[in-house]
Amino acid sequence: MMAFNPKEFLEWFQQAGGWYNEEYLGLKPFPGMGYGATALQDIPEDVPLFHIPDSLILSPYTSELSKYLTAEEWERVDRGWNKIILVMIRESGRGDESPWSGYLSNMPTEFDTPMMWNDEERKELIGTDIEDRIGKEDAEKEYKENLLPIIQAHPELFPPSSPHHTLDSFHIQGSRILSRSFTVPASRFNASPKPADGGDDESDFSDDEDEEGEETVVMIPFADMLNAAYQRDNANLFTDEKTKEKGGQWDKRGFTMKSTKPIGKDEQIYNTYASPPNSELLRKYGHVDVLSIPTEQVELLSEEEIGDWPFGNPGDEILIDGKVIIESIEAVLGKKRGDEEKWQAKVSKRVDWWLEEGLDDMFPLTLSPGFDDEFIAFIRLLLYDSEWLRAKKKGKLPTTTIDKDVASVIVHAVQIRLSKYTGDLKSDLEVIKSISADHIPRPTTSTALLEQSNADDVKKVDPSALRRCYAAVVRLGEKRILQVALRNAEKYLPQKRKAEDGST
Ligand SMILES: C[S@@+](CC[C@H](N)C(=O)[O-])C[C@H]1O[C@@H](n2cnc3c(N)ncnc32)[C@H](O)[C@@H]1O
Repeated sequence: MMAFNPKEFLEWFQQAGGWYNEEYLGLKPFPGMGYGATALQDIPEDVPLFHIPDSLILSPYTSELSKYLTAEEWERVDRGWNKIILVMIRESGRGDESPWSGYLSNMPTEFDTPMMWNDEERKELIGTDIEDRIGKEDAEKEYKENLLPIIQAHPELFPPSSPHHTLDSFHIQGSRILSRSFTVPASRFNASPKPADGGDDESDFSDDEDEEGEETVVMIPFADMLNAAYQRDNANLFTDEKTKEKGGQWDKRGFTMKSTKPIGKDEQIYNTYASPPNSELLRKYGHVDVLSIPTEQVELLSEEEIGDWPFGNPGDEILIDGKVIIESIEAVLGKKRGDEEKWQAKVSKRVDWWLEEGLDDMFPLTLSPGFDDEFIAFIRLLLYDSEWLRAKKKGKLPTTTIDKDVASVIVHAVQIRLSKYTGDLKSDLEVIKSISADHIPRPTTSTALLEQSNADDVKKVDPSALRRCYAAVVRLGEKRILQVALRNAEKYLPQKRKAEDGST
């Protein structure tokens, strides 16, 4: 994991045409985070920190690989991330001859993303939003069916003895892309129009969207050296900044990382990964955010749910699948047992309408006292014929009133999700507390201490124990949200109301 050599990387970066602000920015290890950027002195807002010219971006457009393949072969890898993976495999295999040698040789080869977990470790994710989203089998199928035939057909490009195109290397490149890539408009590489990169919608921490909509996944050296944490970002990547007058030293088209807030000396320089929930952080980046939960969220939790550990990701969420809602409605109304075919047809029609309206059928629950309007509207659309007729006739979404039937559906859906986990909330807390605080950057250490401590001093933790702990943090966050949702929904049930009113 720590194969990174900052001196070597920075020398390569400068020689290859990159620029960075040596006065302001250094690279160093941070406990539990790998390497990251640090402020060498106070940095004002809006200062360029480094600049990457387009030519230094590693992509299917900047690498020459396509020149050596036939049009049919290049077309064959035009699916998902295949092109960029093949390019990374090829450029890694070229060693010092590759223009990206100092970049690729300094990239991580070990990851804590679930894609790299063994079967036992993956069991820890049962019940969570990640469980069905790892995609390892699909990725391996892609490798065998579409990449390997091209690799084998070109021993001059991919020598059979090279270690860079094995299945393991394929996974390493995939994990690098998952945790470090950016999505940029394909048009900046003068790409001729063609279908979008396809399939995988991994939008990452890029802040840019092409008006035409065609985007491409690329690797941007240096920009991927910044860590991120929930709402701690103090820098961001900008496109084509002409800021020579503000201290930049470049004149080429490219990407510029700039401070977006004043940053104190010795503080870590953070980019944003768009503040995803812990399940998504773990799936893509192999870590979780563990911060103090704001008071208004803590107040929603019972003592048992806090468990003396008021930490987590304040931006956590859990997605309730529309299919779980349908299952809950069937259970609450007992419809399916009545006339199954008619019921199925009715539900399909309504769900199709919902999707055709461009609405999503995955509904986020968060650690908050209410529910999303669309979540309630979806339930009402399926529950009530009157809502469906109105929606169909007037094109209007159902109302968002929570009555006892809607509440019963929510309660049932939440119970379905809760029943999928293998352990309870208490056991999650025990796992989390068994790991030393040094390994999960926690807010119990003051920020200054955390930034200044030396990662080399941190004793190595068993990677499997760390993964178990990360999974427990995800489970705990999800279960807390589900428990709060359960209490919120139960308030609308008559027996609950009576109990709260004190009536018999
Ligand atoms: C874009 S890279 C950042 C550079 C990376 N730390 C390195 O050493 O190369 C993203 C990776 O950094 C680590 N990382 C970033 N932010 C983190 C955080 N808040 N806590 C723990 N690890 C973090 C994760 O391993 C993640 O996959």
